[in-house]
Amino acid sequence: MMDPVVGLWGVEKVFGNGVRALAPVNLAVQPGEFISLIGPSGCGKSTLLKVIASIHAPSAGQVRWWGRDFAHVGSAGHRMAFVFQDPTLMPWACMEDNVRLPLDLERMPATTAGPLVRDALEQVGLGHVLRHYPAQLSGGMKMRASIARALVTQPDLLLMDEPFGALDEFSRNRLDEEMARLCYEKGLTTLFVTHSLYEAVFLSSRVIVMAANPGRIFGEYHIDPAIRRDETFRLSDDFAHMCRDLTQMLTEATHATFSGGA
Ligand SMILES: Nc1ncnc2c1ncn2[C@@H]1O[C@H](COP(=O)(O)OP(=O)(O)OP(=O)(O)O)[C@@H](O)[C@H]1O
Repeated sequence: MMDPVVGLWGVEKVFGNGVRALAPVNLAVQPGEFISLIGPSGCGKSTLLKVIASIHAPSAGQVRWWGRDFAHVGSAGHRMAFVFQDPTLMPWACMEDNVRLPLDLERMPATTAGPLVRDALEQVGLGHVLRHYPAQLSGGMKMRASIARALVTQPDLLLMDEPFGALDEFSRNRLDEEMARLCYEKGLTTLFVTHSLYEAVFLSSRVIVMAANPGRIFGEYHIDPAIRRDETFRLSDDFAHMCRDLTQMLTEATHATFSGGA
C-alpha cells in the first residue's frame, strides 16, 4: 500500500508550561485529501498542524512524511507549504517580489522564477496587480497573495491555519470557492484549520473533529470529494444535512471527557 502523505502514530505534545496540547493522535493523510480540523478553542488544532509542519517537535510518538523523516521534505514530489492567518507580506515589496520570496531563498534564477510567480498570481486572481504594494490591497487580496506565495513552490502538501478567519463573510465564501477549485483540480493534499463548521463542510473531503483537555481526535466525517464546491452545493439540502450532522458531533466533542492514558 502507498505511504500516506503524512502519518502520525501516537503523537503527543506537552509544552514546557505543562499544557498537554495533544494526547496520543493517530492520523494518516492520503494523497489528494482535503482535510479540515475543527473543534473547541484550545483543542490543539494549530499545534497538530505545527507538528505536521515540523514547527513543533512531538513530545512522544512518530511523524513520517511520504514514509520518510523530515530531512526529505523539500525534495521533488515532497514539498510542503504553510499559510498563516496573517498574510505576513513584506510591506516594502510589490506583489511579484513578495510571491517570489521562497524561490529567491532557493536561489532560483530570476528568468526561471518570473513565469512561476506570474502564474501563481494569475491562479489566485491577482495577475493585474503584480507591481502593487500590500498597502494598496484589500485584506482578501493580501490573503490571495499569501496563498500565491505558497503555491509558487508547487507544494505537494498545503497546510493552512485559519487563513480566512479575519475576512468578511462574502470574501471568505468567494475564497473558499476558489480554494476548493484550486485544490481539487490539482489533486493537492490540504490540511486546513478553521473555526467555521460551514467552511469545513464546504471545502473538505474529510472533517476531523477534535476535543480539548487534552487535545485529541474525537471523530471524523467524510464528504464525497466528487461534489462540486459551488453556490449550488452551499444552498443544497445535502449541505444543510451535513452541517447538522457535524454540529451534533461538535457538540458531543465539546462535552466529551477524556478516558485515555495518563
Ligand atoms: N507555544 C505554546 N506554549 C505553551 N502552550 C501552548 C503553546 N501553543 C499552544 N499552547 C496551548 O496548547 C493548547 C492548544 O493550543 P492550540 O493553539 O493548538 O489550540 P487551537 O485548537 O488551535 O485553539 P484556537 O481554536 O483557540 O486557535 C492551548 O491550551 C494553548 O494555550
